[in-house]
Amino acid sequence: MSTLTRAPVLKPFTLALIQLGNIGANKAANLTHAREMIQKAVTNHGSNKKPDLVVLPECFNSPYGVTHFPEYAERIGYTPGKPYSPDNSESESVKMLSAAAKENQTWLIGGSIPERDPQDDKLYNTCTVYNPQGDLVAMHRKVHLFDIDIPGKITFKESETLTGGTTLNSFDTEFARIGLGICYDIRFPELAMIAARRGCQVLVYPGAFNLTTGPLHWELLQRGRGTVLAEASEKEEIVYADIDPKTLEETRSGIPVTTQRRFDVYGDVSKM
Ligand SMILES: NC(=O)CC(=O)C(=O)O
Repeated sequence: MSTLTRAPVLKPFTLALIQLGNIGANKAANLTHAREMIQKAVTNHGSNKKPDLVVLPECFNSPYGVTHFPEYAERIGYTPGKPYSPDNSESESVKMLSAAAKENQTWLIGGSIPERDPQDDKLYNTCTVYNPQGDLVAMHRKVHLFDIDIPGKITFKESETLTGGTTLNSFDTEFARIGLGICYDIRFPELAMIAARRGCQVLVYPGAFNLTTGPLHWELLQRGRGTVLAEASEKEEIVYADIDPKTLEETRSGIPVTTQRRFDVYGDVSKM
């Protein structure tokens, strides 16, 4: 993770999660639609507060399939801590996301896109994050690739064209430290445990779960970490949630597993 300074104090904030309908073959149309949905999330929030953070889903600019990744991949070329200008980026998706964050004055987790590393040409499933000024402030490459083979049901091997990321990533806002993962990453508790021990109060996993292995666990995986406050239907939809720090404080003091771990018995995965 890039940020190992003291985490910001968790403050109340409003989250908007965008679920998109079918992603088509036309990348420009996918980008235009995603931008419209970001604007909609920020302006049509009904009785909720204007969202502080908007999140797009996994693979929002490309059909989700190993044969599509090489064709849709974009060079981002972002290195944490080095100067980076989204306006001059080679990536049309980065340019759009940066502009959308800026014009809507919101933090934006830009789901994920297929990315081509400019140095070694490898492909990744990559999430980029923007502050309300449109700066790209963090990036996460899906660490756990979705490779699965259940005979007669589903065979899918992201690793046929993608490489797994090798870093754990988070970023600080004025209301929270937020850890990042992408879809299948949520099934690996180590990533979440490490993020929590490094001060993240919030974890965000843009996802595009498949309908064979997904439904049994997507809600359960969320519930394992807290109450489910809002849930989308299977259609295109924006869901909102007001996050209250009191819930986190009360839960952590009521069930004090955070301070009762026995690292003398089983070691601390975040220090390995
Ligand atoms: N799409 C994924 O990365 C994961 C998934 O569909 C699942 O875990 O189920």
